[in-house]
Amino acid sequence: MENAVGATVGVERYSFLGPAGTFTEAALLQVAPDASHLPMPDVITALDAVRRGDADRAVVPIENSVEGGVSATLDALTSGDPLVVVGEALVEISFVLVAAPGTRLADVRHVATHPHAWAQCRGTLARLIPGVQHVPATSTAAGAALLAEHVADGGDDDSTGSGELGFEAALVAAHSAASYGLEVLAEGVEDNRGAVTRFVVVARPGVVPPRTGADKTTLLVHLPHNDAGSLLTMLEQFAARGVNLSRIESRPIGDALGRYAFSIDAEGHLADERVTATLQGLHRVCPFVLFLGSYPRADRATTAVAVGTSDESFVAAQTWVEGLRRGLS
Ligand SMILES: O=C(O)C(=O)C[C@]1(C(=O)O)C=C[C@@H](O)C=C1
Repeated sequence: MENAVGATVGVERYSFLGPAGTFTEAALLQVAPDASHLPMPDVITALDAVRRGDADRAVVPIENSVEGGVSATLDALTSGDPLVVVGEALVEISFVLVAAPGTRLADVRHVATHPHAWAQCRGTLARLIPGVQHVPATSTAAGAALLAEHVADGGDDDSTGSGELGFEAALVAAHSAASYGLEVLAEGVEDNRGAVTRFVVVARPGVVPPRTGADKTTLLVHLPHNDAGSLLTMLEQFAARGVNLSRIESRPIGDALGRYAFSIDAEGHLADERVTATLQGLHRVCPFVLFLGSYPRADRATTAVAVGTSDESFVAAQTWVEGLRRGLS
């Protein structure tokens, strides 16, 4: 909640991709266990709640180690009133297949879950249940909650909970499987063990979180011009200042075929001289640069600083040139 000058007072309100039981809720419990938790049906609604001031912050998924970027989040973050990333959290991902009590694996033909969850389990499920089909749900927990509700309402005549619902099983987070009153048909159904999803904490622009020495800066950049080497020209702005990238992916700009923006996470903080110099370089050569926040890394990995790219090196170089301009040698 905010007072008249925009400062947060009382218990902070966090919107998130709900309902209770999602991986996103697990991320929220890491970053703000005591906040007021506001479940939303999708990422766009969670972010818009922050834009409108109905929530102080949002927690949304942005990147998975197996399935890659969450395009709904990448796009919703950069369209509409400005938002910035102020933190991140990492959650280990493991899925279980749940169904109405009494259901056998052989009864399952359709599985409800979030598309990103399906993409991480489809190989294993196809082996377990040949011909199995995906029924998209707004989140893992939303699919399981629908199934649990259906069972609680008496289910179908055949007692497997399928029929009018359109699916007989749901893929959910292992940590929340017990909360639905459903039966676990298979555990650890993910195709890749040890998968991790990265979540971001999003707020309206304001004060940038202080530099910790283990930070990331998120940007959206359009390429300088549409000819040979334009991607290189953009990337050189980072390389020349010793700024490493931890993520870069293209998203269609949306106005014409073949026009792409680049969503980038760079190692370092806006307060680092080399990051400031990189942003200045991007501003000079790119037609559009959107700053989406500098924030502490969830893994606390300290940023490596290459020779000649420390704050001291940048300041010493600037002082030297200023001296030259004043006629010193
Ligand atoms: O459906 C959920 O439980 C979510 O929190 C969403 C989501 C995602 O969008 O990637 C989060 C983590 C998993 O990788 C699968 C689904």
